[in-house]
Amino acid sequence: MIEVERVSKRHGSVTSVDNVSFVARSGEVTGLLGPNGAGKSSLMRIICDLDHADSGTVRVAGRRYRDHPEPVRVIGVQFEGSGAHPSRRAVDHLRWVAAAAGIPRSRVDEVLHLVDLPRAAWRRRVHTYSLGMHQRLGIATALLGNPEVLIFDEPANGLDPVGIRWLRGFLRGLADEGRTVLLSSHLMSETELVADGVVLMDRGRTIAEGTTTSLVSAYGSLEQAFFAHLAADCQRGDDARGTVR
Ligand SMILES: Nc1ncnc2c1ncn2[C@@H]1O[C@H](COP(=O)(O)OP(=O)(O)OP(=O)(O)O)[C@@H](O)[C@H]1O
Repeated sequence: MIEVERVSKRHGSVTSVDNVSFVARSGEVTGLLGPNGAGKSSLMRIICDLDHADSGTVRVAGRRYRDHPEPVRVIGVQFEGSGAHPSRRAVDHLRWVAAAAGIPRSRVDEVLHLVDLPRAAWRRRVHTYSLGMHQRLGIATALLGNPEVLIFDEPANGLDPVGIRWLRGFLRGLADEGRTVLLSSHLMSETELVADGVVLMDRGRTIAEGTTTSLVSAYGSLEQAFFAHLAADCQRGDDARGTVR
């Protein structure tokens, strides 16, 4: 479970996260949706302790990230592709990460199988990888510690239709094993298919939150729910600034 409570973060004059609270539950896929600059990545970075909140608290599996003695075994993170050095072979990248975290080498082959990377690609240098292969390697890296909480930033980026369908089943499988899966996405229809719950963000704030089923039954689709809430939020912003239409 991930518990986010009244988290705020400023970068100079920009508030990237503004008093956000939500819970991502075990056994569920939670989608973080929002337009460019909504604050999704900033919030995810705070959850994984890659950045500090100015205020508020985040608990992952019951504790702050830094209070877990072996965080890599509790929370797996994938940001922007694979994160591997371009000149490294995929398998060496994973072995290096595993060794640094005290994870047995045998786990490397397991995660490569889990993400369905063809065996012929395991020893290829990462700079020869397609975007979709980078995504799979990034997901494999996140899985190394067999964590109960997984965070993926735009995991569908660069995946072809076959890859997107694979990802959907894969995320569902992780949640069905009882894990907490939090993902950010711009893909409304895809998120509707995979997420149990969604948090809609705009300008750093939560503008709506609920189960996918409840939002879809109220608005017809997640996309319509998203645009309805976005329009209402823009209106509130304009009103607050005294804009006359
Ligand atoms: N280190 C930083 N310094 C200054 N501003 C920042 C920093 N990090 C984020 N921001 C700003 O905070 C806001 C939220 O950015 P963030 O990357 O979290 O949004 P996002 O929802 O992930 O966007 P996208 O969908 O485009 O990835 C943006 O206005 C961004 O410019």
